[in-house]
Amino acid sequence: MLDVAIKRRQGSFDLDIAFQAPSQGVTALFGPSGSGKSSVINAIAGLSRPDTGHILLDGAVLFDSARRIDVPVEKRRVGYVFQDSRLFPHMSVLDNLLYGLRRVPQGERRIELEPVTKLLGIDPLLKRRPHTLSGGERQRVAVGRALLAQPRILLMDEPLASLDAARKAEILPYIERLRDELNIPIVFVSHSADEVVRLATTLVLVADGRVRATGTVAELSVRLDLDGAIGGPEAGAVLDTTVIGHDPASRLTALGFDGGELTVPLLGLGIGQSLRVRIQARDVILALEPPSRISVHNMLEGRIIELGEATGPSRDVKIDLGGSFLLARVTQHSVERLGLSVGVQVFALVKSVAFDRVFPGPAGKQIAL
Ligand SMILES: Nc1ncnc2c1ncn2[C@@H]1O[C@H](COP(=O)(O)OP(=O)(O)OP(=O)(O)O)[C@@H](O)[C@H]1O
Repeated sequence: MLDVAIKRRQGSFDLDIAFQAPSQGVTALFGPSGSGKSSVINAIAGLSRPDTGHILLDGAVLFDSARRIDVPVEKRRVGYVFQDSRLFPHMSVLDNLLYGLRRVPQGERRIELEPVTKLLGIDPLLKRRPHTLSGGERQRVAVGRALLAQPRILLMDEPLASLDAARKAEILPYIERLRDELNIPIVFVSHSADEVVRLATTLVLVADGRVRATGTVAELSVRLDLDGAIGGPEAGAVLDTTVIGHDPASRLTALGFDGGELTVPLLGLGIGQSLRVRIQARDVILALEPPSRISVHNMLEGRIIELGEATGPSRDVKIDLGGSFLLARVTQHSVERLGLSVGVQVFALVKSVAFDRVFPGPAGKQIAL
């Protein structure tokens, strides 16, 4: 587990951050520009020193002001990927990669060159110099160099920020593979909701130097008190689902999640594979009785547990599906007309489901049902 509780005054900015994150998966520090995200990972890396507090990684103390421990940067075994790749321009890709590896004694090497170049798809680039690479290729090499230094944790400070949409789309699957195939905790800084929804296991929402909320993406995506911090006008529930069946005759796939099932157009994924989906609040219609003879495939039964503040003419309604939650955006007029209030049983009709991955098979990114 990563355990961070630090305070630091920098100029007029006051950082006071505390969170814990599991050592598996990606912890995303998410918040607006200037909220203190980079300051947190600089402190974890040992590039800046907190005034007080502690930073522990799997029980090992990296910093503890009370015990006067401040492990120097080079001894922290932290991999750092910056916004700009910061490769050594005079070295080939291969030499950049080997730079970190050579500094680690043979016996301590768990991550070898070949699997890393394969994982990141950079085999064909090994002889090239950094200035001949695209931005996305450079970032993949920078990730490889950080990994080969055998880090206990990988810190990534907006590694996609300098890339255009096409380069981002190219590198995201590689970061997903790092998350899923390597057993190294990743702390990822981002101010893009799309990125964190796609990549994060744990989300730490940062604002004005403080932690506003910590939890899984699914938990925080349906929190009505966060004023749409994740997604804004496109707020919606994130559900972690599993592929439970295919019906090739009707060209449909069934996805199961805690509290229900969704039917989506046939996906080229194996049974049991996990799939994160997003259902935007504005794509959910509420009914008090199950309507008949309608085109919508997905109708989920649940109970209203919370109503958000009215924003303009509409309000977000949180529905407990029995293990998972959904948001529906309805008009204030509908709230009054249908008597929607806490405790009321409803049927949620889902108009479309968005996937954050592109699949083999016929599915697109956003699927209307
Ligand atoms: N060394 C420093 N001295 C004084 N102020 C600093 C220093 N480093 C950062 N700050 C200030 O601390 C605040 C937080 O900066 P930080 O870079 O951590 O934010 P961020 O959330 O990572 O922002 P961005 O997304 O723009 O990178 C900012 O107001 C910044 O100006």
